[in-house]
Amino acid sequence: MPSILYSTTCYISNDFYRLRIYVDDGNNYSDLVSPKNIKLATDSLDFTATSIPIDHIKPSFTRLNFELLNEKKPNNNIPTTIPLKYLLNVQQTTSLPKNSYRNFSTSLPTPSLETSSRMISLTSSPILEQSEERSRIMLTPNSSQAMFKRRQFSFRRFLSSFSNTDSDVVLLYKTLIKIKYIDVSNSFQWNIKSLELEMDSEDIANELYINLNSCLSTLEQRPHRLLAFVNPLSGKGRARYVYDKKVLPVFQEANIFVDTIYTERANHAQEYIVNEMLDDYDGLICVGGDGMFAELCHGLLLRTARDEQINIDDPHVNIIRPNLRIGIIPAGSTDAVVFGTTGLNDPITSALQIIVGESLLIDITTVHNENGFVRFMATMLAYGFFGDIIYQSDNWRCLGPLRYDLAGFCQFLRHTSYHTELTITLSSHDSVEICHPQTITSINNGSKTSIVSSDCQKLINSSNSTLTEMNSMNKSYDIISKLPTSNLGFCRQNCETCAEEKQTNRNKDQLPSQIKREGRYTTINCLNMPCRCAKSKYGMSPFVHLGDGTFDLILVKRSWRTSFLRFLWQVANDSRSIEDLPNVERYRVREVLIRPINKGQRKKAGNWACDGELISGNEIQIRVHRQALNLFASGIKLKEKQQHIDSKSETTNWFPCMRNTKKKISQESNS
Ligand SMILES: Nc1ncnc2c1ncn2[C@@H]1O[C@H](COP(=O)(O)OP(=O)(O)OP(=O)(O)O)[C@@H](O)[C@H]1O
Repeated sequence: MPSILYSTTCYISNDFYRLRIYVDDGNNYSDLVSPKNIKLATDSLDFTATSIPIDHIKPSFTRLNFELLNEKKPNNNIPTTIPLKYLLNVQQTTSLPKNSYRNFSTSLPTPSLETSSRMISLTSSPILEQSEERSRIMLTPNSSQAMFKRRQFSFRRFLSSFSNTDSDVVLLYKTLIKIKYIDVSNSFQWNIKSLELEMDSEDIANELYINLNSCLSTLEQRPHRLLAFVNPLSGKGRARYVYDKKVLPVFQEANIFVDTIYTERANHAQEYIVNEMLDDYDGLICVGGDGMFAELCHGLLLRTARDEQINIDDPHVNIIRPNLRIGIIPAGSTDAVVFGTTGLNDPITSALQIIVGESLLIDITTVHNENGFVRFMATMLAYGFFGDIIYQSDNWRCLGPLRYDLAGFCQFLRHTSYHTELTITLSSHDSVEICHPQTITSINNGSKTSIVSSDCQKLINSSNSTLTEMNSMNKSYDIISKLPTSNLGFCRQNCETCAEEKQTNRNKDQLPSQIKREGRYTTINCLNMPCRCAKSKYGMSPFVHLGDGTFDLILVKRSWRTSFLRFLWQVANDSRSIEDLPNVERYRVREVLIRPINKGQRKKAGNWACDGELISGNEIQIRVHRQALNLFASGIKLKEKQQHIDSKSETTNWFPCMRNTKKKISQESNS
């Protein structure tokens, strides 16, 4: 049985409702709420108000419930339940009928707002004040006489709602509670909606207002003060517009204080984060694209490493997760991080997820070269084709985003490949779980780390790649886990794979399973995120998990141009079974050492790009750090049937938001 914390009646759009604040006690919560505080209204015309035991409220189980008391059809625009978590703000206002505004206004008292000491303080934003209807004023604790009349007529008003006839009551003051809440019924895109509750009296309105704000103050995961970095040049210069006009008003509505820094140069944000005091903030906001996010991510991780006196030049270093969370307001050209963490690049959805205090732990990889630390990687590291595109396009900056397409086309015509050796540390436990049972042959007395798939064995034999065991006990075992698509699931909200802490513990005594690969590769890519964007519906690696302590390694061997074109086509349209291409291998790994082999002076090595930035090095070591960064994001919410994709021939668009992506981006830029 749910525990009712507060119950009252109100009108919404002329219909009579009972509003209850209740705690869903499916989680043995009832014992926390003292019975004397729980009282349920029995008479629908009466109201029962009890004080909420504020110290006992468990926000995640607390909800607002609206029950229609008229014998009418329910209004679909009125939600039955609003979880407390999604309540944005509560305002108390008094409204006059428009016609009578002038007559009444002269007798109105000076606006003021009384708040309880235990409430969060509500300061109306200037923007809100401007947008309010002129006929609204803030309610004073001293009731006007009109309120008294209002109470007398409430019963008539109730009757009129049955008969649908207007009564003279509507000419009186309305005591309103305006609730703004977040509508998450569309699993991807979050929206702000509002409800106007017309209360029977000022006292009830006051009580509801105080109680709702008391409940709101229990939402501890919500940030109160944020520091935002806006790159005015991101995404054709639309970041400032997106932030000033769309996002800042939403933060103000949620009573979140935001300090803003408009960056003046590259690395401005990173330097600020590393050197300035951040103690006053609950989180950092990045308004821009992936490059801007990488700056914030670097700044925060470098600062934490410095504070903890960690030597990040050591390739075996374990980095420490910063205390602050980062929120991303997408305003860049690609926005792969936001696509990967929220499902779409909608600034309002991202802002709302920050306000609610959603939390998503993501893996970060460290990138070292022969001289020491190079970068942290959040999305993708590329060697060869994609690195060369970044290198080439850097010289064509004057062409804008078109430079990437042009550089890509030139690079495709060049069709370069690079002789490279890789030492790959596989995610051994994952490889066991992910491979098809019928294709797995255990060759080492059932040891979980000693498996080889027959398909993969063929692959080894037919290629010129070398497979070397790296067991310090000198036992011979071979492991290959070219990931088959079957049984793979998308990383999603509350992902079980990412939550499985035990996996690491269970394997901690086992030696990492390593393999060596050598050959000519057109491109080598390490992906920490799927890297979905407007140009790639599923991203290059749709099934990579954001926080499971692994990343995907995709090797594309030298092949005919047509085969490489097919790879590119699949990356753009449907990469879910990309490893089925004969020239593509995909591994789930924890660490990889990539060493280009330059035979002869003339042969030029390929270019490296990490999170869209060029990096240098003769050899690069990439190592994952599980859940090293906390983001303000919810993860991607998928419907039940979307969570496992079994059929490779499946053509359904599992990410409906992607259909609108291009349109959305172009709309954004137009505006
Ligand atoms: N004021 C500035 N002037 C010039 N460069 C800046 C400024 N502020 C930030 N930068 C740099 O601009 C680079 C690109 O910015 P950002 O990622 O926000 O936009 P984008 O390139 O349009 O988007 P995406 O990375 O998603 O394609 C970042 O690496 C950042 O270091």
